[in-house]
Amino acid sequence: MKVVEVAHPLVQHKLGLMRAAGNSTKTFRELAGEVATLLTYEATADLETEEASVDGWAGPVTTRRIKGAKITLVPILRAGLGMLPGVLALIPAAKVGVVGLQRDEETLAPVGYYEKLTGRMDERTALILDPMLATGGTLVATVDMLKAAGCTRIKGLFLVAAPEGIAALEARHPDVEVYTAAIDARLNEVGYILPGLGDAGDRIFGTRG
Ligand SMILES: O=P(O)(O)OC[C@H]1O[C@H](OP(=O)(O)OP(=O)(O)O)[C@H](O)[C@@H]1O
Ligand SMILES: O=c1cc[nH]c(=O)[nH]1
Ligand SMILES: [Mg+2]
Repeated sequence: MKVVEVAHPLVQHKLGLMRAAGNSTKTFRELAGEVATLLTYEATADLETEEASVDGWAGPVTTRRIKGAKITLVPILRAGLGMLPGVLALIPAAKVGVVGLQRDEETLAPVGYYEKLTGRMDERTALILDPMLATGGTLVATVDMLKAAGCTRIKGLFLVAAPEGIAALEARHPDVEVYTAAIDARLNEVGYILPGLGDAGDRIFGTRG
């Protein structure tokens, strides 16, 4: 399974800033968007291009453009919305399908409550957006939904991923690619990533405490 831990200094610097517990909602949200943009840059590096031509200032110029790529972004509610503006900054024409899943705090199993995907999923590359890949239950359930809709090319963008979540994905959907700013050490006894970011949804939406 392809797993890319993005080592770029800007990614590492910004993720380091996000780890500070005292960040304001504004700061955390801004950094989440910026790291999401940089992950998008990495995750789209293999998009196919084709030759094109434009009328330049001194006459015709041969250029390259992205070849027929139909990208659909799939933010997982709620925390995935925090990455959406940063990804749209680079792919402003992308369609967006939304899935709603929340972990049951006792069992850690994902509970689905919403699904609104774009049409013709069989023709699209899906970029799943979620700040945290913890046990992997939420991601596996999301990939199940996308594949049931016909999608065959799926990548996931995460600010932080746990080894447990990566292993769970590899066991169920090894064809899915993972792009993350960090593969952290492990999960704690209640399923939070260590050192992680804490509750990313609460930090993005300002609902802590
Ligand atoms: O890998 P898993 O163990 O499934 O956990 C990861 C999920 O948990 C968080 O969402 P949460 O359930 O807190 O929902 P929220 O986005 O509404 O806060 C996170 O944003 C992921 O979606
Ligand atoms: O560490 C974690 C795990 C799941 N969800 C979060 O927001 N953080
Ligand atoms: Mg949450």
